[in-house]
Amino acid sequence: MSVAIRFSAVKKRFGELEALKGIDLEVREGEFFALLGPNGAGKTTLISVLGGLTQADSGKAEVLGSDVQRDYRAARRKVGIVPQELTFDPFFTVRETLQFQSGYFGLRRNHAWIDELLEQLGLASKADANMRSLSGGMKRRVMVAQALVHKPPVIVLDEPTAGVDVALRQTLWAFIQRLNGEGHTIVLTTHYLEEAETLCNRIAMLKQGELVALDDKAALMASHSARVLSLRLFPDVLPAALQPLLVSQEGGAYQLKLDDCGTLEAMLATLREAGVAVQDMEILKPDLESVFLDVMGRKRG
Ligand SMILES: Nc1ncnc2c1ncn2[C@@H]1O[C@H](COP(=O)(O)OP(=O)(O)OP(=O)(O)O)[C@@H](O)[C@H]1O
Repeated sequence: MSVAIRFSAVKKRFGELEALKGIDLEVREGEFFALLGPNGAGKTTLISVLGGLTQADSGKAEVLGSDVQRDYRAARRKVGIVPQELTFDPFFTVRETLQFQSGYFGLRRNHAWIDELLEQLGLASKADANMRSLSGGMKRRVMVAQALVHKPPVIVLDEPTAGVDVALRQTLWAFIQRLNGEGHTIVLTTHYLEEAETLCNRIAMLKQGELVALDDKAALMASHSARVLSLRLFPDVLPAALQPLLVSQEGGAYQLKLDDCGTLEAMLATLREAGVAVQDMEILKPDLESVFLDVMGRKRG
């Protein structure tokens, strides 16, 4: 499978701060890829480098073989980026905004696709409304439509669902999944890890400007997170021998790391010997959030 996006040793500094410390990363054509990381990890900076909006200090970024610096126009045509920040001209209507963006790409007969975007993103009734009159969520929809106006083969969404309602999330993801099914490559950054877990096949995690994890979702989940055993005890005391396994304590329940089911028997025996009864027990399956916290070196809750 060919490469949709390639970052090679991309470095970027803002004064003293090393926002990107030499990122090597490839996204393959047709993937639904998640780029995750805590606030300030460098996700938006990396995406800005890809869009040619930020110039890397060294290294290079390519979209479908076009270098975003040397071959800016070709690269720009191949990628649609939905930015995190809402930027728009308040005097244009929604349709004018999309027509103007089409003109930027030299697309004159783009009406059918613009109508489809308006329809698919629930914007049809707002087509003639001025941008300034729209709610935040509606403006976000226009940002998505604007990025897709030239039907780019590679689509990058930087936190597209931050602060938007359930209806948009569902419409947006249904539409983006359809585009992915038709062969478009999708890269998504989000702090909603369950969205990434549901939608993406491969995941990269950034921390302080470095790539700290990169794998298929299933492999990442299998390698990084053990199952968790949630226990309610009477008396409410965790024996000292089990303290090293404690992951967190939430709402009167102890969450203990459970490597395999053999460990479970030993844990129950320890409780029995300490005279502590199990009032309730649940085995929690690993999720992307637990993997994320594990990779980032943090504990849940
Ligand atoms: N123009 C800039 N000038 C100075 N520092 C910047 C600039 N842009 C980004 N930074 C810094 O670079 C680091 C990476 O920021 P970036 O926005 O890429 O992170 P992020 O992973 O997208 O975070 P978030 O999840 O909050 O969007 C941060 O410490 C940020 O403060």
